[in-house]
Amino acid sequence: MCTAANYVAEDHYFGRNLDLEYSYHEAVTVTPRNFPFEFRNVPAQNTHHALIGMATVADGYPLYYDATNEKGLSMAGLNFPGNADYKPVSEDGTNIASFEFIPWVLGQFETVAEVRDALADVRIVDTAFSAEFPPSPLHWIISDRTQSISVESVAEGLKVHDNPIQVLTNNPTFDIQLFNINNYMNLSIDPPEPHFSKEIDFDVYSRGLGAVGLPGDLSSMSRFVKAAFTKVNSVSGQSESEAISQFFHILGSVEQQRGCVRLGDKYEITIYSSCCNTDKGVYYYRTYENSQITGVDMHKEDLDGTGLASYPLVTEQQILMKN
Ligand SMILES: C[C@H](CCC(=O)NCCS(=O)(=O)O)[C@H]1CC[C@H]2[C@@H]3CC[C@@H]4C[C@H](O)CC[C@]4(C)[C@H]3C[C@H](O)[C@]12C
Repeated sequence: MCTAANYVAEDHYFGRNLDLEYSYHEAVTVTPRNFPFEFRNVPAQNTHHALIGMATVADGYPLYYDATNEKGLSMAGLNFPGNADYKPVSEDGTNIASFEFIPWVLGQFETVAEVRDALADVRIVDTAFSAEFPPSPLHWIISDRTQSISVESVAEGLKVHDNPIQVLTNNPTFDIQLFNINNYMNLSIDPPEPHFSKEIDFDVYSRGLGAVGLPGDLSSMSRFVKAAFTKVNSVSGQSESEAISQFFHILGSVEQQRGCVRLGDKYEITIYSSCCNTDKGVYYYRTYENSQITGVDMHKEDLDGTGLASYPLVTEQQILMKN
């Protein structure tokens, strides 16, 4: 399970939790403008926007989980098991393999509006990257500073949904996630008014009673509601420090603590939480055991180069001892 969100303070931020019981050796990876992006069924992009994000690099190719380009357009792939339906390659249209979708979009576009137009012709195809990396069932959130869309390749075809909440989790399909929010319209950040009955004396005995009923479990539908409530009501200062702190707290509201979700002999955990300042091209992250924020600045790399720059995650706790 995962959760992704888009957030605007002075700058624009985009990030996600990656929740899983194992790791694919992901690393913060910068793809410079002249790294040749080859695609299986469409022409290569030999020169393109530079990207920064989290990726597994396999055979020299960055398999991005989430990324931002130098124009601030951002995108994340989240698990969508049972619903993702990739198509066979066909003669017509633009055939993009699921693992190519992030590079193909972020390599060439600057805004969500441009992506939406281009998607009219796109088919997400079932081509595997390799025998070791078969297609993963994913859906995607694509965001710029002003809006987000969710993209789902399902049995009926490619669905592009406006995402006014600017949050994505996992199953079920996005239309159902959005509809489910209706059940929570009475939740409030303010103290509740008694509507239950005039016969009963109610006592507002605690702060936060306005949001009683907000789900706290770790299922994907519950995380969608929890993250939505937290994000849309979020208030932060405008500084970088205040904004990224707030963003990590939004993601923290839906993080997975080891022990609460059992998967055979393992437990699901939030492997990393990321927060990219998309205006500055700085990718910040924390890991399950490292609460310190680590950053990688794409503009410190040679963005006119041809080679990937990859920074393995700092996963050990960094403790500042004071005596
Ligand atoms: C598993 C993760 C989602 C986390 C999640 O939701 N976990 C709940 C599992 S459960 O549903 O609860 O059981 C997703 C998110 C992004 C994915 C990578 C995208 C690039 C690449 C695409 C290739 O085609 C296959 C390998 C590849 C490295 C992918 C591996 C894996 O699929 C990643 C990490």
